[in-house]
Amino acid sequence: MEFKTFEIDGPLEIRPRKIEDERGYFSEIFRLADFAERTGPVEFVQDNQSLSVKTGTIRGIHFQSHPKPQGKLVRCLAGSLLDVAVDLRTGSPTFGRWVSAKLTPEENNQLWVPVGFGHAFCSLEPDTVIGYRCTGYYSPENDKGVAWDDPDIAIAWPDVADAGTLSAKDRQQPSLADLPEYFTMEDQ
Ligand SMILES: Cc1cn([C@H]2C[C@H](O)[C@@H](COP(=O)(O)OP(=O)(O)O[C@H]3O[C@H](C)C(=O)[C@H](O)[C@H]3O)O2)c(=O)[nH]c1=O
Repeated sequence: MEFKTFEIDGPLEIRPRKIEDERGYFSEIFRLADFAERTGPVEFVQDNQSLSVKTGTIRGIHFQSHPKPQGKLVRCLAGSLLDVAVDLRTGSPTFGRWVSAKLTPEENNQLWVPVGFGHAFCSLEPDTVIGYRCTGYYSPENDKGVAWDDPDIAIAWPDVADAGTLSAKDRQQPSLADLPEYFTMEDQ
C-alpha cells in the first residue's frame, strides 16, 4: 500500500496493491494500522456511495462543521472522477488551496480528505460511482459548503465539468470570503 503526500499537509493519495492473476485481482483496500500510522487515530462510522449518471457531474465543495466534522476516504467504484480536497483551516499557510487526484477502479487509488478540508468531485465519464468512508455520521444541520467555482480557490476543473448538473444546494454555496471560520490548524 503506497501513501503519497501533497504539497498541502493532510490529504493523502493511497494506492493499495492489486494482486493480479488469471481470474482478475485481489486487493486489500484498507488496513487501519497502516492508515492510522500516517493520519493518527481514525474511526470510520459511515460508508457512503453515490452514482453520477452524467459525465461532468459536479458535487461539492462540501464539509460538515463541528461538532460533527467528517474525514473522508474516497475511491471510485465505477467510471472515473477528479476528486478534490480544499484546505479550509483558518490560519493554514495553504488556506483556500486545493489538491486533487484522478480516481479510477483500474488505478485502485483513494484520496484521504481530512477534517478541515472541503471535498468535491467531478465525474469524468457516465455512470461514475464514488464510495467513501466517513469518520463522522451525517448531520444535516452541520452540512456546509463553499462555491465549486470560487475564483479565490480556482479549482482547475476538467473541460467536461457541467455546471448544469449542480444540485440546488450547490448552486448557492457561499464564497470562501464569506465563509465563517469553521476549522483551525488544530483540526485534522
Ligand atoms: C451526504 C449525505 C446525504 N444524505 C442525503 C441528503 C439528500 O437527501 C441526499 C443527497 O445529498 P447531497 O445532495 O448532499 O449529496 P451530494 O451532493 O453527493 O453530497 C455529498 O458529496 C460530497 C462531494 C461530499 O463530500 C459529501 O459526502 C456529500 O455532501 O442524500 C444522506 O442521507 N446522508 C449523507 O451522508
